Amino acid sequence: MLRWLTAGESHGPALVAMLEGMPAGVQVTTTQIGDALARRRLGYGRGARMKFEQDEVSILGGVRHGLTQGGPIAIEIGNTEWPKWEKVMAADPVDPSVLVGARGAALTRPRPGHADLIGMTKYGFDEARPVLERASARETAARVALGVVAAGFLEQVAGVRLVSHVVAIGEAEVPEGTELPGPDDVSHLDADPVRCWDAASSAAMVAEIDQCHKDGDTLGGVVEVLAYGLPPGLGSYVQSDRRLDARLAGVLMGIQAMKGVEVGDGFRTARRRGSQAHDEIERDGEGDLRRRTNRAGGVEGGMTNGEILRVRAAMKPISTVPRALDTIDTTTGDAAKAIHQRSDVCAVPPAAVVAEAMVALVLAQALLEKVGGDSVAESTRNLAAYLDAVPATQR
Ligand SMILES: Cc1cc2nc3c(=O)[nH]c(=O)nc-3n(C[C@H](O)[C@H](O)[C@H](O)COP(=O)(O)O)c2cc1C
Ligand SMILES: C=C(O[C@@H]1CC(C(=O)O)=C[C@@H](OP(=O)(O)O)[C@H]1O)C(=O)O
Repeated sequence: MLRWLTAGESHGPALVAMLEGMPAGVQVTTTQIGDALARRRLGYGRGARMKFEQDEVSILGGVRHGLTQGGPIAIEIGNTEWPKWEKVMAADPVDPSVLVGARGAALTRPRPGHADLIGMTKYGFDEARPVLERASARETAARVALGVVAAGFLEQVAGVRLVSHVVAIGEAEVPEGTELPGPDDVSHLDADPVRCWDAASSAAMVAEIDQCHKDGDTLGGVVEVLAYGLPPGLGSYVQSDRRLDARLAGVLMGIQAMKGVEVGDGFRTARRRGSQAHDEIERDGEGDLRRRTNRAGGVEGGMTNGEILRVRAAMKPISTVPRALDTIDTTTGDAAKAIHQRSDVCAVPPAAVVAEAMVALVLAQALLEKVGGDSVAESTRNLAAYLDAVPATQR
């Protein structure tokens, strides 16, 4: 059973991520994790913090000489800005007189759209600092680090390769029917300011972000993750919590600010007739089975069906709006304007990288459930044995 956890606050000394159950023999290095974190920092419309803050990666356990060892993997992502926050975020008690200024003062004007107000109520805080520190999407850096290991397992055992891209920012969207980016297009996507595959849509998205920035407002959008080369039969129809689509939807909705998930054509399929909604089965020129279309996005009955996996997640606009929204001051109960620190205008491109990491983790978990194994070599052998046993009429 593959499982993971993260810990750490946005302005704490470090984020920590743990991955348990990963077989031995997955290739992973500090540099690879650093590169993935650098991809998460990209994106037109991100705030100032992405420019000055660095992610300092240390692998603390579970990896030796570039290979996982089968034990729990622990990764630390140090925050280079920590010296500025050392007192405000100190683990041990501090003299209250040091808690002043922009960083230290109590945050009593909770921001609509954030966890601030309800988090204060639920955990019994009289200000929002402790809530926003953990609710912040800074934490997604830890999940991206874990996704590197999961993606390595998928590629080494099954040749699976993942792609994430942006299909909409505000009203600017990639036209329906545009060809999908493939696994060899990832460096092109990394180089695009908004991680978009279609040049005209990318330009429209950049223009939309510029206008929004001028208007003192924020934007959301839609990201898509594709997985190429998945073997059929990951996930199951036999119990609701074993359905792969349910598990993918769960982890995508678990990313801060996600408000909707689509598998394949999702909501568009609901508006079609059955004859136009499903993917007919046929043999290709070489006699191999395939689906004539892939409206289902590679999942039928909660299992991969061997086609390209295609899932989308819809992100709401950034909640910290520069032209601050109305709220109340919790010290007096009176009307006020929400606190505003620096913030992103649009974080859809990094959210795509986070979504890719979460899909990698769920797919690695489902692959491991299907084939088992305590090493990459054993999992690879088991997968080959399963695939070899599929009757010729079903391939
Ligand atoms: C990659 C990424 C970056 C984000 N950056 C910001 C930000 O700079 N400012 C902000 O207010 N919210 C940002 N958010 C969104 C908030 O964390 C999110 O709106 C908040 O957790 C509340 O959303 P929820 O109601 O879905 O939990 C970001 C989200 C992601 C995924
Ligand atoms: C630090 C990151 O994202 C942060 C996520 C975030 C939020 O509210 O979610 C708010 C911003 O932080 P601050 O309010 O301190 O400027 C982002 O910069 C990161 O992605 O590494």
